Parts: sequence; C-alpha cells; structure tokens
Amino acid sequence: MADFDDASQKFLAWLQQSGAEISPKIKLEDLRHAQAGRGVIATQDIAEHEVLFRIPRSAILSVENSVLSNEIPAATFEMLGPWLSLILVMLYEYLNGDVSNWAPYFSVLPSEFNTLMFWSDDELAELQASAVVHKIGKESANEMFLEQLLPVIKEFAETFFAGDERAKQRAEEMRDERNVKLMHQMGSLIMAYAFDVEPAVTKKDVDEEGFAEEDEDEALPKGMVPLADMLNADADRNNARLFYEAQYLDMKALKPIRAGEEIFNDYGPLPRSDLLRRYGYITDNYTQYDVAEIPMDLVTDLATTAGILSESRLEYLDEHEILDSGYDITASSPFTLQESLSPELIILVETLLLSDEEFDRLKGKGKLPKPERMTSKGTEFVHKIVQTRIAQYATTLDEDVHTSKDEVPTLGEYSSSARRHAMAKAVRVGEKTLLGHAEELLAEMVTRDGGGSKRQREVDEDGDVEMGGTGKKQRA
Ligand SMILES: C[S@@+](CC[C@H](N)C(=O)[O-])C[C@H]1O[C@@H](n2cnc3c(N)ncnc32)[C@H](O)[C@@H]1O
Repeated sequence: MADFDDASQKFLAWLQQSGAEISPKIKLEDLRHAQAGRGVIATQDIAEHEVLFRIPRSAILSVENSVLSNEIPAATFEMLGPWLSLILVMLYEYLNGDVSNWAPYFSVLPSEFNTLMFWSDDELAELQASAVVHKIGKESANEMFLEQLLPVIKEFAETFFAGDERAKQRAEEMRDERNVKLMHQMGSLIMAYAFDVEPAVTKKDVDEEGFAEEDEDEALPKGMVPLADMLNADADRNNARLFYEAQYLDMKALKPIRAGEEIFNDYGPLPRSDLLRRYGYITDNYTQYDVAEIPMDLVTDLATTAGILSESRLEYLDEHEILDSGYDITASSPFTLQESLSPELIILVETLLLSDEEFDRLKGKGKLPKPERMTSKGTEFVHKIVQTRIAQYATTLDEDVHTSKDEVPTLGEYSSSARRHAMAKAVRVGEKTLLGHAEELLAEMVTRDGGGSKRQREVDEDGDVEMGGTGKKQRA
C-alpha cells in the first residue's frame, strides 16, 4: 500500500515539475479494492468545462519527445508505423531505468495485465466460440517484433544501448523470451493507455473557403499521456475528455462532477469481448454494446453444403464491399432483427439464393438485394446459420446461467484464473443471449411463413428485386 501511494505521489510531483497543472479538486486514488488499479476522483464539486489537469506536450512519452528520434532516421520510424515506433521508444526509455525522463511514469504503469494476450489456453477456452479468440493477434505481434523491431534494435544497437560495451550482444538478446514479453507488455500498455495525439500544428490542406480537408486514413502518432491515462472508463458514465491545444493537452469536465465521483474517460462503445481483449476488464454497463459475430467461414461452409456457394457472386459482393470476415448481431433494446441483424449478412445470403436469372438481372443494373424484407428462403437460411453458430459454443446459455454465478469476483488476485473465467463467462453469456434472441425471432418468422418460400421476392417500381427482412445495422 505504502509503495503504491508513494509511487503515485512521486509520479504527480514529477509531472508537476514537468510543467503540468493539476486542479486541487481531483486526486489519484487507489482503486485496487475494486480491481481498477488507480483512478482519478473528484475531491470537490467540479463545473462543466472546468480544466481538471493540463499536460504539456513535452511530457508526453512519444517518438517525437524521445532522444531516440534524434538518433534514428525518421524513415525508420515511418517504416515501423506508429505502434511499433512507440514500442521501440518505450523499450528504450524503460530499459534506461532511472536515467529515463519518464522513470516516475513507468513506476505507476502496470506490469501485470488481464488483457487476452496474457491469458493461458485454459482461460481462453472459457470464451468458447467467441470470435474474439481469433482477434488476439499474439502470433502476428511476435512476428512483427522479431521481423521488424529486432532488426532496427540491432542496426542501432550502439544508440539503443548507448554507453554499454555489450550493446551488440544486448541487441541480440532482445529476441529472448523475457524481452519479447517486455515488447508485449509495451504493446499492451499502448493498446490500453496510449492516445492518438493530434499534432500541435495540423498539416491538413485548407481549401479556398478555409475548411480543412479530413484525411481519415492518416494515422495519428501515438503517445502515452501521463495522468490522462489514469482515467478509467465505464461506458456511458464518461464525464471528461482530452482536448488537444498547441502547447498543452487539457483534460476537461464534460458535465458537472460531484465531490467523491470518479472521473471517467471514454474508451468507445466496445462490446465486452473487445473490452476484455484491449483493456482486460468488463463491466455490466458495456452489455449494451455486445456483439455476437457470425464468421464468414460459417456462412461459406453452410452455403457449400446447401450447394449455393458461388465464387462469381462472392466477387460481385466484394466489389460492392459487402464481404467481411464476419457479420455482427448487435444488442438492441427491445431486441429486434431490424436493429440487430447485419444487413450485409442478409444481402450476402439473399444474393447466394438468387436464381441465375435474377442474379444476372441485378448484376446488369449494378444493384444488390435490398435487406429490408427477407425472403422466406433467406430467413430459413439465416436461421440455420444462427442455430449452427449457437451450437459452436461448448455449453448452452441455460447451462451457463444455471450452473454458476455470473458476477465477476472483485476479491482475490487481480489476474486470477477465477476472475478471468468469470469475465469470459459473462462475455459468452452476452453473445449467446444475442444469438438466442435472433434465433427465437427467426424461428417465429420461419413458422409464420410456413418454412417454405411462400413469400416470393417482390418486384419494386423499377422492376428491381426486393428482398425481405431486416433493416439497418447498428454497429457499436
Ligand atoms: C487507461 S488505464 C486507466 C488507469 C488504470 N486503472 C491504472 O491503474 O493504470 C486502462 C486500464 O484501467 C483499468 N480500468 C479502466 N476502467 C476500469 C473499470 N471501470 N473497472 C476496472 N478496471 C478499469 C483496466 O485495467 C484498463 O486496462
């Protein structure tokens, strides 16, 4: 406890020496009792728009601010991209120990994570058929570390391990397991803590009317922003946001905050599966963003069995940006297929079910089946997909709900298997609930339509085929 608080105090003192201004109305709090590490709490009432703290850009742990950026050519950082570049800089600063400008900052950053990257196979098995299991990317990260990061460290060994006569050897040792683990640690910190830092001077082109052109594809540099990253998040309880000024980054209250309340950032409308993957925790408030994914492979497998898979149709759908690696069933309240079922999935299924004649006619006009009303065949097929998806989970929703407790234990070890199992179970229960709702409504539609192809495709005013079913997708 003393060490933890001591690290917090030293961190805050260092930050203030670095030019940060921190409102006396907030404090950095030990929230380990709630398994939430550190968090920021209001000690007095705070008004809307009030600045909670102001961090000078020079205190951000970023490529730009690290001495490495003077020693390693910009082209190398460009080649590595924002994520690997920041890992390189963080490794360098971390390995520099107390000599690093950011040493007091590193001492408040965690070295233990609950993100899926660090789960054992047994723990991951508790997620059962959740699509998130295939999105962890541990192997691809390992590959990037060894094939992209390591060569740079070796090339610039004398800089990276400046003053160490074993520099070359140490660079070689960076491929050792413990060092690769360190790279994962830095990568995980970036995933859960880093901000996409808007530059002080935007390089955006300005048109004749003075409007800046948005270049959404340009990846912003990533930076670790001390204190701003000590804010926890809990879905819609968000009450603060970081504003990027020329010299400073200001964390401001978005609404009045009462003394004693926690100050929350916004990590985005993430389904609990992704929250677990990126941040290693979940709360009930994120249930509203849950998603059950129907993998594309499942659709193609079932279409093959049904004898309706067609490469040329898939190509056509790809040209129209309908093909994806997976299709979401999202949460809605009350649950409706119109809100929750991916329209792209319906378009995909309906396209595969078209007769050659119908497909040629649509293709000739460059059109797609409309997802608004599904045909009975389409409904049956989507129903089959959902049933098959449900069967991919090792246990049923009923078994999950009735066999053990749902809540995430808040006592015991932070990264204990019991806690991870409970979080995994909450995620799979959430996904099965969505699949269950979809299955039930689709089954009703199939029964109503008699399971056959009673409701034929309709032809609209321009003679286009109109498909049956659902409405827009609301992806979080
Ligand atoms: C940006 S950091 C926030 C500061 C962090 N609590 C710390 O002590 O370093 C994000 C991490 O905080 C934790 N976290 C954030 N919000 C949380 C919440 N509502 N409940 C539990 N843990 C939370 C998770 O471990 C997450 O990966």
